[in-house]
Amino acid sequence: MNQDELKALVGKKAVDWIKPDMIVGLGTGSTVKFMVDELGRRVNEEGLNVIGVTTSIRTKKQAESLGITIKDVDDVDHIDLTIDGADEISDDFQGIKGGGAALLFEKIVATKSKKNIWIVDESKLSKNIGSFPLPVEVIPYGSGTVLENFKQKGLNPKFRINEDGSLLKTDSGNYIIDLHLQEIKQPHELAEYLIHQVGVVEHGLFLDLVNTVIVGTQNGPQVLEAR
Ligand SMILES: O=C[C@H](O)[C@H](O)[C@H](O)COP(=O)(O)O
Repeated sequence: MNQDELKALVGKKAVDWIKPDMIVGLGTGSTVKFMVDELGRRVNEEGLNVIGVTTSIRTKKQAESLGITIKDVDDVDHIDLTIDGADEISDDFQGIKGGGAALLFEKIVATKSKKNIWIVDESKLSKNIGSFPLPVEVIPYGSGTVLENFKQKGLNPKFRINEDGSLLKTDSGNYIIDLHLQEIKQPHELAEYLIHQVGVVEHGLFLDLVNTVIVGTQNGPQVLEAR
């Protein structure tokens, strides 16, 4: 199976965790896209009744086009379960997210959820996180100064750009600075530093949020539970 087929496998499998009448957080990305397609199928063909809370404009458009009922995160008093992708996951289930620039809404939805599940192909697992560049969402005003401060601290920052060379903007109109670190040995310390920098809106370290990961492997979907 190629990477897309592994993503499709876990995307489809993850819908088994969604029970009738749940309020479900719908993540963002190429793996989640398969999950939302399957959820749409079950809603339409099996009459599964759910409310979705989306984490990006992309996912909202897809879910609505499939007839899934969507509510704003502020219009629900809880979220039962969120299913999302991830860019890298360590042995102890700490993650990097935001490769698709949706980290801010994703973290808002994840922290409101009673349970979070990540769906990934096996290439996303590593002993320690950090080989995937860590996204940091910053407001445009003063973002050059934030980048300079990160440089001084040795964090190897780079603005994320579009194919045409312009700065990428998130759904909230912010920029992304990616930190090319190779390895993050102390994610909690780094998270604490980043969130306190003026101009930083959010970062892609998702720590202590997930205890179930569904991994697409050549032998089928494998469910990992935190010990
Ligand atoms: O900003 C995007 C999200 O954090 C995605 O969930 C993450 O990048 C994984 O995406 P994909 O399933 O496309 O690899």
